[in-house]
Amino acid sequence: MENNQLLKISEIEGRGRGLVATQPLKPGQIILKDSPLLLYSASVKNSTFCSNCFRVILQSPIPCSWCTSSFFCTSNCQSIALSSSHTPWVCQSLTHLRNTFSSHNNLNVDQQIQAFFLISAYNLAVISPSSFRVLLSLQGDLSFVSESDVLLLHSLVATCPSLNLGEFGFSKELTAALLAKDKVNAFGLMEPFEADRERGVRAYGIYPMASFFNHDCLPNACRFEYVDTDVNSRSNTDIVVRVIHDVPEGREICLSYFPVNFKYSERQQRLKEDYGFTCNCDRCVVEANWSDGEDDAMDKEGEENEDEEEEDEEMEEDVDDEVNVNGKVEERDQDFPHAYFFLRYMCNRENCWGTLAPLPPDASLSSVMECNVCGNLSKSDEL
Ligand SMILES: C[S@@+](CC[C@H](N)C(=O)[O-])C[C@H]1O[C@@H](n2cnc3c(N)ncnc32)[C@H](O)[C@@H]1O
Repeated sequence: MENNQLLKISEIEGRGRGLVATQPLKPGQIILKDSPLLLYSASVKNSTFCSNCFRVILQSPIPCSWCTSSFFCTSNCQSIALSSSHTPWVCQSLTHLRNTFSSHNNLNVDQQIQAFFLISAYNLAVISPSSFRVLLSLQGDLSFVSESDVLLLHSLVATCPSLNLGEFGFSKELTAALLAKDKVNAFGLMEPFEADRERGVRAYGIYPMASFFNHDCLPNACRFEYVDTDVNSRSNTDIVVRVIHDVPEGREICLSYFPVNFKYSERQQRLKEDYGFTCNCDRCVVEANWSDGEDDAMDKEGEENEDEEEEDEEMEEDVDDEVNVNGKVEERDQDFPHAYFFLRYMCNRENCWGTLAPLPPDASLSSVMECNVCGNLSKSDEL
């Protein structure tokens, strides 16, 4: 991990551990580049992504020499995978699992993907015990994984070729603990953006430092991934986190765990079901008081836009004044104080809903905003 001097892990009341800025941060500043502890495929069918680096395979895929379901983009990726993500044990286990999936239809797709995670995690215990210990140190709440899933998945993995796990041992308790870590810490590496198609996940990854970011519905940082770029690099699956606007020293840095356009009720439901907490961030506190019919910030934004067009010039000045050093909007409009966030930091490309962050401040194009979903670049003064 690079740049870790910008962040420190702190205990945050009511949130467990979180990441706090150790110095004032500038808009666009890169605060974290984090490499995955492990990655696993999000596809139960043969995918168009390299089984090692998860890039889109543009030329003829190189099949694994032993199994029929893994493909690599280059012979270099194949040989890297042989000693890391696709060891002979992983290869045999995935083949076994896929055969089992096709002969038993009692596993849904989510459970099949969780089985891939377990193979990847148990493999990590063997190839890098220190990384496996880091995985075990991440947050995970056992009450979040169903006992029946644990039993089903554990018994399934138990039928894979045996593996010497040394100090860790293979047990139902360990399987349960791993599934609990995966549940709240996995980041999806997304498929390329296409406006007319829902964007799927190509792979999931667990990142040692990024796992400490807590959630806020109006985040002050967002993550970028550049899986398909950097063809000669092994760091294409790194997560890059950039600050959206000025952040003072001591402020917690939060990401949004999903696109910022989600409605209040959807956000609360998702956070409760998937992460086990009720969000009481500034935005939720405001939106909790809205009546059911006006539960959508996007509708509000539309209303705001109409009003704002009339006061355009004045607004431009106000807006800058209103966003203080904490990145908070002063309450110009009690009803919808966070309208500014949507106007300035949400991508307006159709069906994108990505978050915009300026390019890093040391880049020559620092007034350019980059979308973390579609990758679109726009001049901030055009917004
Ligand atoms: C990816 S972890 C973040 C780091 C975690 N707080 C820790 O101590 O390691 C996600 C978990 O953090 C907690 N969390 C994240 N954002 C929160 C928030 N806004 N309010 C309360 N808890 C939050 C929830 O328990 C959630 O399941």
